[in-house]
Amino acid sequence: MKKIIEKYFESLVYFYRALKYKVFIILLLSVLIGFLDGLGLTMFLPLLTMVSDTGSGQNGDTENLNFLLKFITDLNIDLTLIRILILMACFFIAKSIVVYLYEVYKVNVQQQFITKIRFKNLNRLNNLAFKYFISSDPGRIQNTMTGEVDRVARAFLTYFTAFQAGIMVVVYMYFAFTIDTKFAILVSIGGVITNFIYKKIYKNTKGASRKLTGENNIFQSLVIQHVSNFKYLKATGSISKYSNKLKSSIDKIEISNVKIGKLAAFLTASREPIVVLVVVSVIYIQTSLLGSSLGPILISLLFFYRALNFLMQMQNQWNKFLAVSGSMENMTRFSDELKLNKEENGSVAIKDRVTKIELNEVYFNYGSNVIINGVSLDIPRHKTIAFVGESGSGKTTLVNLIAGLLPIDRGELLINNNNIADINLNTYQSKIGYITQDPVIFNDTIFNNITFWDEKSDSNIKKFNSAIQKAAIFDFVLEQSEREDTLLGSFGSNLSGGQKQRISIARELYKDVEILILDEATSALDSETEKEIQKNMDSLQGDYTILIVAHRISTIKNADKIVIMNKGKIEDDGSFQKLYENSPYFKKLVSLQELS
Ligand SMILES: Nc1ncnc2c1ncn2[C@@H]1O[C@H](COP(=O)(O)OP(=O)(O)OP(=O)(O)O)[C@@H](O)[C@H]1O
Repeated sequence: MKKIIEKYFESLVYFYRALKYKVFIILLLSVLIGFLDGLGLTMFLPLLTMVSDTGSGQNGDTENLNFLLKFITDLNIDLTLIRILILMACFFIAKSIVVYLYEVYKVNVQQQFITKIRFKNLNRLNNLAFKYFISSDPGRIQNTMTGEVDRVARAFLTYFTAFQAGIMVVVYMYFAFTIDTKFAILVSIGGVITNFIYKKIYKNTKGASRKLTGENNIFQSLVIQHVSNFKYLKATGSISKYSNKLKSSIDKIEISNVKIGKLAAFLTASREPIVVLVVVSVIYIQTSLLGSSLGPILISLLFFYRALNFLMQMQNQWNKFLAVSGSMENMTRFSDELKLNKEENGSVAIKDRVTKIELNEVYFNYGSNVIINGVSLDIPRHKTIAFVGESGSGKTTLVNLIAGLLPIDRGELLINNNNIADINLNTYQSKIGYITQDPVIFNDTIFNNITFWDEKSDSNIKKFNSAIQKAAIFDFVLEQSEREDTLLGSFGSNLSGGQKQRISIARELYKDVEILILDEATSALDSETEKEIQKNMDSLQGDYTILIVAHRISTIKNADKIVIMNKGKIEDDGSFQKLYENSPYFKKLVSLQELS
């Protein structure tokens, strides 16, 4: 039973999972609207009877619909024309009140539904394992979290509007059937046959919708890369070549949309003639071949026509629903993937200061590639450890392991003697300041960039000033016309590489962090600024546990320990002096850089 429901009411199950009983309230209100509409319609019957009394004399067929009128006359209330009209008006007014409640409720539930999806995706994205994130497609993430959510919202609306139209079809069909069953059956058979023609169109629409979702993901991914690599593409004259990829993706989206549009146009345009053809054939068969009289057929047709109107509306909405239904599958897959690749998180909170970080025989792989190959290292509190080594030797990966961004595959990584797998990462990571290779700049003021939107209280301003002094950016801020309220362009486009790095260093210093990780943070600095930062780093030394991934030997001259990485292993370690004397590789590195 459960399987049958899941198969045939897949979308309803999807909505039910998110909204529970609210789905049934929407459905119930739909039924109530249909019911009130039906009651209003029964008031037409005495009117029609009056007409047919004076006209063709056909009146017997509507009698079984007159239950309400019978009930009223049984109460000894005289049914005058004016009373019938008033009653009819009352039913339709009641219906419109329910319609209003239904629409308001539906839009409320729709918005709750969308908010729920957004929150769920955001939470799951936040908890996503970094290892999985770096191998995912940012375009897909962005598209699913923005455009696809809108498509799911549309799927919700069209689904329930189609259901509502379906209820109205049932109500009117009921009337049509009661008045002339034979005629109604024949028309319904015709309707079912025509539906087979549409089945293929529905299938194609659904297929095109799925394809469109995939193409939108690719398009978003290309746009993101186009924007973030804009400078490179421009400077190297490659922009038009890269644009061709974007253009081809735009073309594909157009083709899919046009296909969906064409299918919808065919549905809209063909429905009426097909319906009329069916009705005309049935009337002909009934009157000419079966010898029925025209009167009840025409009254039945009156209701049928309304039923057919709603049928068209239902099919239209259903097709629109199918056109966006691909997004629901995509959303479920996306959300499940995020959940499946959730970051493992322990429960031990790191409340005290981080006094000791210890690595014992740590291994880490990307697929079958061993990236960190049995590293053992002690990082005592407030010591500065620098990592040097060839490109690709695993320096960044190692500090990412220490920062808890990547999970170790084997060995032991202890934070204050707690296994990293057992600790609550957030409590540990909030003590870490990370200055990455690409400085992170937000599209906001200098103050907000550094304080992370803290309020401008006296103590925060004091902290801010101290951070910008330590990061050697105090003078730069003073020179700006709006000082700390100066807006930094998007991604810091109006800053030099060195300035961006200093802003991100200042942000980390403003925070109350204990561990500072600098991944080649000084690579884009001119030698003057580098000296300045170096001085400040030296002054930070001893106050923080500092891990530096460095290419510039000058910045790590005073480190407590320098670790030389080679193919994922620690080749050697020690003080600058010791390595200079004992490691030929290090000696070469120093002499090369002193030359440059
Ligand atoms: N997401 C990834 N998937 C697979 N392999 C990766 C991934 N990221 C890095 N690697 C591989 O891991 C190895 C170590 O990379 P890592 O960035 O740690 O080196 P590094 O010493 O910091 O290099 P560099 O000095 O050039 O930044 C490299 O061989 C790299 O190709």
